[in-house]
Amino acid sequence: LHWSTKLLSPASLIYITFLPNSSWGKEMMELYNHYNRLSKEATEGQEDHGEEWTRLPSYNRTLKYATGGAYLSKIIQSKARLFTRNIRDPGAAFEYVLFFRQDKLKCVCIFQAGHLLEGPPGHVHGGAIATMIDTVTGTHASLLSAPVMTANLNVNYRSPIPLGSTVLIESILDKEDGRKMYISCRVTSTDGSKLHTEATGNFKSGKLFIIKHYMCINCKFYLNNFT
Ligand SMILES: CCCCCCCCCCCCCCCC(=O)SCCNC(=O)CCNC(=O)[C@H](O)C(C)(C)COP(=O)(O)OP(=O)(O)OC[C@H]1O[C@@H](n2cnc3c(N)ncnc32)[C@H](O)[C@@H]1OP(=O)(O)O
Repeated sequence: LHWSTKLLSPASLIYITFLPNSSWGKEMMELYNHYNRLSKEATEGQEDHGEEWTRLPSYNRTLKYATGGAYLSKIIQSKARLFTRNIRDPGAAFEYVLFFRQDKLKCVCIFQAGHLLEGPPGHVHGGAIATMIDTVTGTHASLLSAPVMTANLNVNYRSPIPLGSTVLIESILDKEDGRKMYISCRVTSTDGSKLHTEATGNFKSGKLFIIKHYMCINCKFYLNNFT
């Protein structure tokens, strides 16, 4: 098991998608190992590379931790899953992992786009790209404040993403204004040479749901913000 899950109770484990899996390609694995190493070293107080990343847990549902789902029966509530984590076939759709760098207030997501995300022939659907951008920027904004709703998302598609390829989604905080967060995001090839997509988003931390449990009990930043 990944180190981040060791702190979770056994009952919580079914709400985590275990990463990595057998579908991850070479590029995805290399990048994952790179950030994971920096994340582990930061946690264990080992070598200082000047880059302290935290790997974020791969939760696949929220209703265990927050109120919501009033229109669903209890049974269906327990079946609710995050849109990006609801396909069990490894590699078929959204394969991704997120890391957070607290000193720079930035997030990086390594995303491998599976064959069920097709839009234009052989390339990723624009809605799937927007979904990943919303997930990364929304998670980022939630980390910095409290759980948020996306108020506005502007997406510029610059070059198509081939199905099966791995890309980087990097997000940075542009501005914070009370309970509003402005975040921008770039999707690039893993070496950064090719720009696929650019986006800006506006997120509002709201009172729509009440947090029942800490979602990321290993993430100091989440803990600080949710306490
Ligand atoms: C338990 C959870 C843990 C979380 C840990 C993460 C784990 C899991 C990760 C998954 C991560 C996925 C992340 C997905 C995130 C979504 O996809 S959310 C779904 C899509 N979004 C929605 O459905 C939102 C629907 N809209 C709304 O609910 C409301 O309109 C909003 C956005 C909450 C705003 O409501 P409000 O606060 O009542 O609005 P209002 O008072 O009119 O305006 C407040 C301010 O916002 C501004 N504003 C409002 N709307 C807009 C807009 N569209 N554009 C620009 N500015 C706006 C207003 O101008 C105003 O500004 P000021 O006058 O204060 O300067």
